[in-house]
Amino acid sequence: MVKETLDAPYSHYLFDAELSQKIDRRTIQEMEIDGFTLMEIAGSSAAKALLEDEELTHGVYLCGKGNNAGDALVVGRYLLQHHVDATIVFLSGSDDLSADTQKNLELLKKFDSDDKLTIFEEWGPFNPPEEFDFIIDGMLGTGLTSDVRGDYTKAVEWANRQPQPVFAMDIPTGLHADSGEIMECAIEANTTFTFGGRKLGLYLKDGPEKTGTIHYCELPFPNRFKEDCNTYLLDESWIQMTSPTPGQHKYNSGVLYIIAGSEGLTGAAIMAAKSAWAEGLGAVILICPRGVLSIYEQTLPSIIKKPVGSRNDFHFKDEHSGKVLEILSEKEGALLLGPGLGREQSTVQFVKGTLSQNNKPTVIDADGLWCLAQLEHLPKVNESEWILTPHPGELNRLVPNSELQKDSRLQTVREYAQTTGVTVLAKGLPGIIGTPAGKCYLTNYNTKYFSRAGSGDVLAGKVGAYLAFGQRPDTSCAYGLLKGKQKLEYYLQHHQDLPEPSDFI
Ligand SMILES: NC(=O)C1=CN([C@@H]2O[C@H](COP(=O)(O)OP(=O)(O)OC[C@H]3O[C@@H](n4cnc5c(N)ncnc54)[C@H](OP(=O)(O)O)[C@@H]3O)[C@@H](O)[C@H]2O)[C@@H](O)CC1
Ligand SMILES: [K+]
Repeated sequence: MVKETLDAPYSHYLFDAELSQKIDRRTIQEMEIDGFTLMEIAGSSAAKALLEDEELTHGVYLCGKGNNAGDALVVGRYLLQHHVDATIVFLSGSDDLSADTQKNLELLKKFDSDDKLTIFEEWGPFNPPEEFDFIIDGMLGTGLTSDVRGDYTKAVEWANRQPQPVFAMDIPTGLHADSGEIMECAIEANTTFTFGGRKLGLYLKDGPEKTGTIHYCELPFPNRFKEDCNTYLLDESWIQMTSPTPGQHKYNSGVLYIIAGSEGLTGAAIMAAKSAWAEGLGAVILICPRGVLSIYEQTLPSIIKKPVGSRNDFHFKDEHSGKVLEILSEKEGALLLGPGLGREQSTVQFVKGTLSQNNKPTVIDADGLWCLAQLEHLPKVNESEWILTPHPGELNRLVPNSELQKDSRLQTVREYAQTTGVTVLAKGLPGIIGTPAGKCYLTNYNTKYFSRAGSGDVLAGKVGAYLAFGQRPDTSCAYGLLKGKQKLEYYLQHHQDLPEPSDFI
């Protein structure tokens, strides 16, 4: 069993609707903290944040009939106390509100001593106030079960056309809490206040485009109720990147072997090797077909080169595995295999032959993944630890089981990592790390800058370097992703133009 070391704080747990509802229910039943109290804490923490950050005078509150509307009404009550007027529209009327929401409506009315509250019982007659400066979305939360319909659609479209900021309760209406799918239409929020646990859908698929800034509000849920959660948000707030201490001898501070490059594809090997070297490894050893050695002699002075085969070999062939395995056995360390290997049949056999006798912790990327997809079984020695780094196309090729492919990418990554016992770093938006224990970690930054050719090689080099420093596979992936994010942020702060993949080295 691969030992895993990432340990997310509870504030970074990602809940689907079912888990959210289950924890709500258990807290109410077992802790005897009633739903009204939870709603009060949710709404009051959103109101507090709004009052701290914004100058507000009059809000339009779009409300459904469930508890999501109750959160909005609590916000309304607190803001009313701060002289912020409220115009409320109930999309399904106010006769059939959930009990806690009903109670909060009564309370809100009692607080309105200066007639600062206007209520519309349906969408038709709703007339927006002449001046208002924000919209609260309390229409649908985790209770959304089908496509947004009827007047809810009209209200969503209206809100999205207004220049005023929209603040969503829990999750923007129309966004599915589990998948991040837009259910026909969805609110475009400037800020989303998410209660008790971040909702998974905020980070998947269309979620990141609809949520705006995400503000997590804690609710008094006992931590032990959260243990069923197996998906987490990865960010720098809880992963301190420790720099490895260089050893006395250069080979003591980490050795990474790289099997990469072929004629026409030496750039990939160069990027990966430079990226790994930049992390401060004791040695990066590039194993290459002898025919392309001269290119590396010129471009990679700090990297040790170990050529195999003859001067006429421009890609790896089946018969090179023996020599390569001999080289790999010389030193402890990790292996990165794949960038720029090419797709010759003999290379596929070489990959099979080499990996099936390799015990080193190994990162497999790019053409290495293509080669794996040509084989019936993963040629993995049982106790060896692998990280695969597929982009979405490579992931689909790796998972031949069509049932899995139809599932969401998150589910595919989770099941693949669990069934094969490898760690998966799936590139895309979001980036997903899937572990053999069935845990998944999602990134929340824009990965579009990393989609140009070369960025993947840089990432693979970093992940390989951390593995060579002795980090666990899950942590190596997290470090690799966050390092890229740091480099990107630094670049964008200091330059006007777009970064090249080499800027991430
Ligand atoms: N005590 C707690 O548990 C806490 C809960 N909290 C808050 O509660 C929220 C969950 O509340 P919830 O479960 O009441 O669901 P909610 O999202 O308000 O909507 C349900 C209503 O929507 C309707 N509906 C469904 N789909 C529809 C559609 N497509 N188009 C139109 N209507 C549709 C559906 O009607 P139905 O279809 O059943 O007739 C049902 O009446 C959660 O996100 C958080 O904000 C926090 O305050 C913390 C404490
Ligand atoms: K909402």
